[in-house]
Amino acid sequence: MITMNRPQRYNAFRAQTVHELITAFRLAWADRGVQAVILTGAGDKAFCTGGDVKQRAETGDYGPSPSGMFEIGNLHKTIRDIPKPVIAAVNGLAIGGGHVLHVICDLTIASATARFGQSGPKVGSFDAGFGSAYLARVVGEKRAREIWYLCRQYDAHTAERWGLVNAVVAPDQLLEEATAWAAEIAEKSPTALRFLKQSFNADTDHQAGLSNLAMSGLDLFTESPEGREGAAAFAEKRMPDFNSHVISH
Ligand SMILES: CC(C)(COP(=O)(O)OP(=O)(O)OC[C@H]1O[C@@H](n2cnc3c(N)ncnc32)[C@H](O)[C@@H]1OP(=O)(O)O)[C@@H](O)C(=O)NCCC(=O)NCCSC(=O)c1cc(O)c2ccccc2c1O
Repeated sequence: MITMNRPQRYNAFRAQTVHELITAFRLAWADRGVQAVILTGAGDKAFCTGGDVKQRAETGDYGPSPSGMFEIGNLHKTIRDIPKPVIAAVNGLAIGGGHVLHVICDLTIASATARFGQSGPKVGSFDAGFGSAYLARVVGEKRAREIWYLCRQYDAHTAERWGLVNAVVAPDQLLEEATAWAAEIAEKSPTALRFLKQSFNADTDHQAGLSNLAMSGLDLFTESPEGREGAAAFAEKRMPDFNSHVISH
């Protein structure tokens, strides 16, 4: 079980958090005793609310890391490439890059109190890689476009109806249920599961190239006046004024 543990920031990630998540997934990958991974968030408020917008408003980036890079694209690829099923146990808000994380996981089990949505266009960000293309595979084009263009939040039962989550359980049952699913998986042939995961992935692996492009675009956009306005407005608890800073129409 891997737990994102920054509850004071609703488990939003910085570059250091992403580095630690990649390290944890790689350890689980190498450990023959691990047959499934559960990804969850600390506390009862949030699974993960994406990039730490306050950090971005403060320093213009997501802070330092051992590699010197913000490796969110590598985290997405690691979750897809680890040849063992990854179950997102969504214990609260899954927003922005935090929503993308659960979408990429093989399975999602949600607490009845969980809420789902994208927020990039509200805070000067976007994930035009797996965050949009793979989401559209999961929920269909119309719903994926609605999720990104309107930045609404959806409750767990709506997410289940849309095929975004596999099951909804009472909040106090979440980790027990996720562990039971992982135990059921652990009874199966690891090699069969490995081939199946790679087979499911093969159909969308080209989206890793799209993700590289999207992350390059995002690096430039978050440093632009329009991108910075989104993060500044969030940190200052005000509505953003994108139109005064827009870089292209
Ligand atoms: C998630 C919310 C809708 C929750 O609203 P609510 O009203 O319930 O709670 P608060 O707003 O009061 O939040 C409580 C407390 O937590 C802090 N917090 C919450 N989320 C974040 C966050 N993401 N970063 C920093 N801090 C956060 C919040 O400020 C409060 O602290 P106080 O001290 O003020 O009490 C709402 O919080 C919300 O809308 N949060 C922001 C969600 C968001 O926009 N996330 C980032 C999207 S961008 C992103 O994820 C992203 C992903 C990538 O992969 C990238 C890759 C490359 C470049 C950029 C990327 C990127 O930007």
